[in-house]
Amino acid sequence: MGGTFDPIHNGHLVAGSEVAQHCELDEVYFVPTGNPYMKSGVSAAEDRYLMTVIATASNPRFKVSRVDIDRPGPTYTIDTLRDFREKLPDAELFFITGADAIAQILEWKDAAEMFEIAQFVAVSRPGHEMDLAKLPSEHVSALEIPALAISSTDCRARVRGGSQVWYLVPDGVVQYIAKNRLYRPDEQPAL
Ligand SMILES: Nc1ncnc2c1ncn2[C@@H]1O[C@H](COP(=O)(O)OP(=O)(O)OP(=O)(O)O)[C@@H](O)[C@H]1O
Ligand SMILES: O=C(O)c1ccc[n+]([C@@H]2O[C@H](COP(=O)([O-])O)[C@@H](O)[C@H]2O)c1
Repeated sequence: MGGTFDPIHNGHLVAGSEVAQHCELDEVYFVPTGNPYMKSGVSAAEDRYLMTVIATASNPRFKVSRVDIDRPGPTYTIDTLRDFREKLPDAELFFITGADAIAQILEWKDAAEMFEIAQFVAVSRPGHEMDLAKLPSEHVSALEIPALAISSTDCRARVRGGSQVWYLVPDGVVQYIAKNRLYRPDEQPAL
């Protein structure tokens, strides 16, 4: 599952867990973006990576990959998939997205080749229609998951406004955000 994870929240974790169960996956790799070229003002990659490690630590099936963070230049999923294909040549690969992300997928770089490397699983997300009509049905499937109306944008806004994010993100991520003073433009980052 690729994402900017700024911060990772329980919607991401439920998506990974539900797809793992439904598709009988051995492992779910969370892959934080290095340079998400469609987003601006994103937090440092190492902070997003560390929050992802903290959030996934307790689940033995969950792993975190640095491939997108360690690759220079804009992050394209085609490169993520090529890297995974090279590292795991015999694995059946699935790429997990939300209903909002799948709606844009035909605009992603080398979309046709992406479909040849991995099966795409689009999970439901509150506030977003699942529309797969234009996508190749043999490569893309939809999965209804328990609705969690959580977004990283809302988590950041809450922290900025002094509201709590307990139970929207894992406890360790709440603590990481506070300790490192993330999402508070008026505060200096910790040394
Ligand atoms: N609550 C959710 N339910 C289902 N899927 C989700 C949810 N939140 C995010 N996703 C999916 O997880 C992937 C990574 O999302 P991302 O890291 O951009 O989080 P986000 O909450 O959408 O962030 P932002 O609000 O900053 O845009 C995307 O495919 C997105 O559709
Ligand atoms: O490959 C692309 O062109 C592309 C364009 C936009 C998003 N993506 C991927 O989609 C995933 C979710 O991205 P985002 O920006 O919604 O956090 C993440 O793995 C991104 O690298 C990929």
